[in-house]
Amino acid sequence: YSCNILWPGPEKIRKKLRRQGVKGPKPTFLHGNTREMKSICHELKPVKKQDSNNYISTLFPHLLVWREAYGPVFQYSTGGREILHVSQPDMVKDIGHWTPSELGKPSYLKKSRKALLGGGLFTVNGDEWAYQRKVMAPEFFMDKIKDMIQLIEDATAPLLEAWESILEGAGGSTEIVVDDYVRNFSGDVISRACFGSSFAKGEEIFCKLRQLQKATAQRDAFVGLSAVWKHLPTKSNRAIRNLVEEVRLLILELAKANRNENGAEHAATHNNGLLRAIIDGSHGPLNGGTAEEFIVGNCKSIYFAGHESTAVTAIWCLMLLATHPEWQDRVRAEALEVCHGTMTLGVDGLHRLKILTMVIQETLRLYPPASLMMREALTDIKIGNLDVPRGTIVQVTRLMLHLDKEAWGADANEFRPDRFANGVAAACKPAHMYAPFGLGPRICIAQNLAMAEMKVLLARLLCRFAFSPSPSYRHSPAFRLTIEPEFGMPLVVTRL
Ligand code: HEM
Repeated sequence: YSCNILWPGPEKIRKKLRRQGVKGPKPTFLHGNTREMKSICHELKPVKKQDSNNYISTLFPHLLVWREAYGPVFQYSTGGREILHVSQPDMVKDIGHWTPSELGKPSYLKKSRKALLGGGLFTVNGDEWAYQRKVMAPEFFMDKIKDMIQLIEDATAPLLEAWESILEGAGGSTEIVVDDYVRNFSGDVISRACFGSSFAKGEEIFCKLRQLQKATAQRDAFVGLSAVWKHLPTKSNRAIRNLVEEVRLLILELAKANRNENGAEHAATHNNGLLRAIIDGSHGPLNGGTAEEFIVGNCKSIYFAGHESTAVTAIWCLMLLATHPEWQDRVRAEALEVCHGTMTLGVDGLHRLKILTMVIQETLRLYPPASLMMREALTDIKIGNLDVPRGTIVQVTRLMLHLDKEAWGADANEFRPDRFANGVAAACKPAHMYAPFGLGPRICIAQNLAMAEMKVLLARLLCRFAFSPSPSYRHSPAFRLTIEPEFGMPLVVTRL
């Protein structure tokens, strides 16, 4: 079995693809093309330009080199895994048409990210995915988001107060490294909006998950994806196991707080609809898992997915506004008009923030937090005219779609929010070349919440502060599950 997964199995896939004209670098036994990948990354030691929005060559140079050599559809191997890289628009569209039973999340993802995401919606496939999605999706419909706006407004208060107080002591203007403030805000929103008034508990879970993310990222960087190493009782593995256990207990405590003394569940707090839906859902068909695993896995997925992507997008957005003062002025003028005299923006207020919406859409185009889309063919499928055998990992680099000059025009690398003035369909052709929230059935479950959160935060910030670039900022987008500023985001913040 081991031999089969290392060579004959992958070779069968490679052969099938090769016969249909899909080329790629020649793999070696055990390593596939990983050595070549490393040497390309090393040789092409990227030149990090201060003003460059096109950083594909920094993050994924091997993909650019192979695309150049073998065309928009090519194959490569990472040892036991055969990857089909696709960037042709019609094929990308086809990928979105397959169901999660046919083209699902890769099984290795479920194993490698288990500590962080549990067996939640993010990693499951087939009926398990359909059931979990049915349980959670209604909690993110627009009528539910409407009720969350006040909570989002409340979550901005600590950040605004902290910055006011820093600026008070600094004569009205100083450098602030914004990352942690924005991350705390987005974590706070998830705690309040999805898990009710148990804010203190939510905050604790969120901090532990952050530690877990760092610990697993560090370990993976050190040992790669070697399964054996992860099971050895090393110091870092023990720390990860302890954190996993602590998070599990905290989430179960949170769930327990939602039950009354008779054992029947009730809404002990307001705005805990998602947590209640997950607890109720744990009584349904669980595909061999336990109710506890269902609750813990899905809460973990939401905590993680919920804070990181939204926070990094807001951070990049502040950087782009600081470096494009003309857009900052336009967004501020609109925000001052819409926010004037309002304590809560409401759905109508959010809808009126049209220039801000364009700026966020452009930020998501240039800095899509989830920049790689990975799928596994769970059965033999067809993508375009290509027969893709079961077991193939299909990869789409979102960043390549978003910077494709044929789809977006010659200025694809530039920050030009007005390209979205008439909607996404007019901004690029074909429209599915813009997919910051994903494509097809697995599209982000919470895009309404994410957009509401970013609009409220940015509108409130721009009404009070002006932002300009800090001389200590080093532009270096880094890939750590999401794309984030490698050295943080210092900005010069001035009270208006
Ligand atoms: C700017 C913010 C966000 C961006 C850009 C974003 C992007 C995405 C993308 C691209 C996917 C699809 C992943 C794939 O195809 O493999 C996804 C899925 C998902 N997102 Fe988001 N997301 C954001 C915010 C959020 C928030 C706030 C939450 C939760 C509160 C959330 C929860 C999820 C979940 C649970 C899934 C899995 C859906 C499924 O597989 O059916 N996301 N997101």
